[in-house]
Amino acid sequence: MADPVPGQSPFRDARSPEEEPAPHALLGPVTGLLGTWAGGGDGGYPTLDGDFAYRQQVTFSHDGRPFLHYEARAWLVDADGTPLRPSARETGWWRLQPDGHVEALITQPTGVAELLTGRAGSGSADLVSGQVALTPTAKHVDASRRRYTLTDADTLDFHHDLQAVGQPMQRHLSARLHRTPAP
Ligand code: HEM
Repeated sequence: MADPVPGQSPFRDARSPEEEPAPHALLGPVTGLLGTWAGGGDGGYPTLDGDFAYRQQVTFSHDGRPFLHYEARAWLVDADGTPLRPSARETGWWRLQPDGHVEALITQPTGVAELLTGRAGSGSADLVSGQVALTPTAKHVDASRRRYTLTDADTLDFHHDLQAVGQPMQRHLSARLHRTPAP
């Protein structure tokens, strides 16, 4: 059978629970995350010269199977919000298991690949890295923890703790993101 649009997958990703395909039942604890989010936050780490402000866009989508596709990109901004330069990017997969258990795989262009486990439900998700794989030239990352909290249906708070470059686990980032209208 020919593809409906030559060269494109006939199976589309959905960014909201109302779109086709319907979300798999196991996505129940995370359907509130579906969509594209944008907002800003700040971060720092003891090894850095100072704190920084950033903005970020995050998308969660699915194709009807029991996993989310996750994609995030961030850029640094000055005190007025003017973009300074591209910063962290990452992409990955959140595999939903029964009872809201989550297994996530997230990779970054800095040579870091994280395997995380945790739970999602009641408007939040809490993931802790079990394993971190590093390419030969990557900065040394031991572990990370990510918490996503829907403070209301259209507001997503994000906190990221990091154990890296010889430092104990501590805050690297926090941000508040807002749901953006569907394209
Ligand atoms: C919104 C996402 C993120 C932003 C905006 C961000 C921003 C930054 C900035 C500005 C720096 C200082 C170096 C530079 O100027 O580029 C930095 C360093 C670093 N970040 Fe992030 N980061 C993000 C996510 C992450 C993640 C997900 C990880 C790892 C799991 C990570 C691990 C590190 C490490 C290891 C360093 C180096 C620290 C050092 O060498 O002293 N970052 N980050």
